[in-house]
Amino acid sequence: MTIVTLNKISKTFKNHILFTNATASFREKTITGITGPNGSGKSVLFKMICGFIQPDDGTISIDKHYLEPNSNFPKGFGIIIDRPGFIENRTGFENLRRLAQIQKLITPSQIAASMKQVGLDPNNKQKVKHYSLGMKQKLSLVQAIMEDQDVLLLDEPFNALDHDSVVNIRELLRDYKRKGKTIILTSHNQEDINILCDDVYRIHNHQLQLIKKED
Ligand SMILES: Nc1ncnc2c1ncn2[C@@H]1O[C@H](COP(=O)(O)OP(=O)(O)OP(=O)(O)O)[C@@H](O)[C@H]1O
Repeated sequence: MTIVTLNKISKTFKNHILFTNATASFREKTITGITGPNGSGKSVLFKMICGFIQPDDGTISIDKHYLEPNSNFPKGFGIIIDRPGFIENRTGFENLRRLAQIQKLITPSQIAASMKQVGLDPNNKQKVKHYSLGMKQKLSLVQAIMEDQDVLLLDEPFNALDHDSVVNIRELLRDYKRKGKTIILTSHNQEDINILCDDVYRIHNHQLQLIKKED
């Protein structure tokens, strides 16, 4: 089943063309990778899927199972797009607890368990302003996965991670797929894309070219 379908979308910022009649479909329970040079529109694509930005032309259809009345944001999506606005003077755990209070779906011990999954210590009293880049990246990942969302939209999830963390997060994402979840990610690292992704699209000439599709 297809979760997200892009039908002939076009997007231009001022005179900067990102997409022209681009078409693609993302399958449920698979990992899809999106590649493309810096500035080719990967983050903008994710923002359009989430309803934060509208295409100038064309349509983006989300399977009805993931639609919520009165909201453009798809239900059950966990996202990393840009870095979330963490409160710098709070600890990582405090930030996540604050975010979890919006939906009230998970307990503090579930937050702590998700932090441990990515290699963050929930009892670490360091404020986020003193976190390293990789630690902030892990915090973003926890924010995306902690509510056990069905679909993960992850823009550069491996940025700034050390080798062991990359291996750990790859395994975590594979595990998510085994549990029937859907992941769409971007990466500049061809190895991450090759190892993880069933389907791969490349942004080229303002189009989304399907360059790999696993049966
Ligand atoms: N709201 C906006 N207004 C004007 N231009 C924008 C806006 N959002 C993005 N852009 C421009 O669109 C282009 C694509 O940006 P985007 O962040 O999607 O690229 P990307 O493929 O994710 O790049 P990278 O690989 O460097 O992360 C950039 O030139 C960016 O400056």
